[in-house]
Amino acid sequence: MLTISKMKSFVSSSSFSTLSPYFPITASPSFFSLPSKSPRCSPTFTQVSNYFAFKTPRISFLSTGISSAQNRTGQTAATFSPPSGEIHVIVGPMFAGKTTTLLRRIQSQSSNGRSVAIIKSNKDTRYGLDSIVTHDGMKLPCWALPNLTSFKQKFGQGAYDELDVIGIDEAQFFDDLYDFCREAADIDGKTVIVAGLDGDYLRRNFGSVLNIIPLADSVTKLTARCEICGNRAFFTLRKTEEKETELIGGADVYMPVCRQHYVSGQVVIETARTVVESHKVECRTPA
Ligand SMILES: Nc1ncnc2c1ncn2[C@@H]1O[C@H](COP(=O)(O)OP(=O)(O)O)[C@@H](O)[C@H]1O
Ligand SMILES: Cc1cn([C@H]2C[C@H](O)[C@@H](COP(=O)(O)O)O2)c(=O)[nH]c1=O
Repeated sequence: MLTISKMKSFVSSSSFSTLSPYFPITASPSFFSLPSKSPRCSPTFTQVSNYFAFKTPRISFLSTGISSAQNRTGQTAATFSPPSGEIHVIVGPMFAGKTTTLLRRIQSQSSNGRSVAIIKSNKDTRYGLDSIVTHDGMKLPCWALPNLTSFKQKFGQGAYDELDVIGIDEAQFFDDLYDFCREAADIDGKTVIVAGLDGDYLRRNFGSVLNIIPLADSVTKLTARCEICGNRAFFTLRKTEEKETELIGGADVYMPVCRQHYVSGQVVIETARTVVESHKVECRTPA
């Protein structure tokens, strides 16, 4: 039986500040690692940080009869290398711990001797462009790029070939997310860990994040705490009246809320917006 299932352990670390954006390889990629036995379809609930996370069922595929050492045409493992890449997706509202989780996983992979790099969108200028920073101030150096396609060229093909793990933060801002992740995992054998908003402030799909779910080995949906009642928060409420989808900001502009307070908050904000608009019209109309 050929089982596609890889569990990773998450090791937390208190300080990341000494790490560089690219950690030189210290162990070769495990292209022939043995598959672990796992149930064919097992939904798992895990707690990440102090928030609950849901992981999609891990699906095992039955063998097609092709041995991992020798395929149907008689090629040996040296010429028949099944891709060993993985894609893991972390979603949730703002303040849910997506960046924290991404940094912990990257740190864990690095501690296991794997060579890692982190990319974030250069649209997010909140903490400068050379590092990825959580709302708590946890920090790692990163590559701030306009798109993912430019990564190989910026990073260098040779260095890219040596990479084992690629972390992507603020994934909602990358239009080429799908193609990059597919190629990195399926063809280049990389482990890709993606963190981003699944929905915008109006709870619509944000960018291409949801498009990569069918490519993913695992999906983790994190929650924050509702700023109004303290219950689990699934959504991000925009506190200001700007309407564009992309608007960089933190707690000054956004807050995480539960369903009840998302709905009532939207009503309050819409009403306030209408009142402000009508006042503007009144002021402009000559008496
Ligand atoms: N309402 C909130 N709910 C949960 N965490 C919050 C809230 N406000 C601030 N935080 C802080 O934000 C941290 C998560 O930051 P971060 O990993 O950057 O989240 P994300 O990337 O999902 O926006 C939490 O550990 C917590 O300390
Ligand atoms: C909801 C929402 C968010 N954004 C922006 C605001 C921040 O700059 C990032 C999200 O950062 P985080 O790491 O998840 O805290 O996205 C936006 O542009 N539009 C939105 O609707």
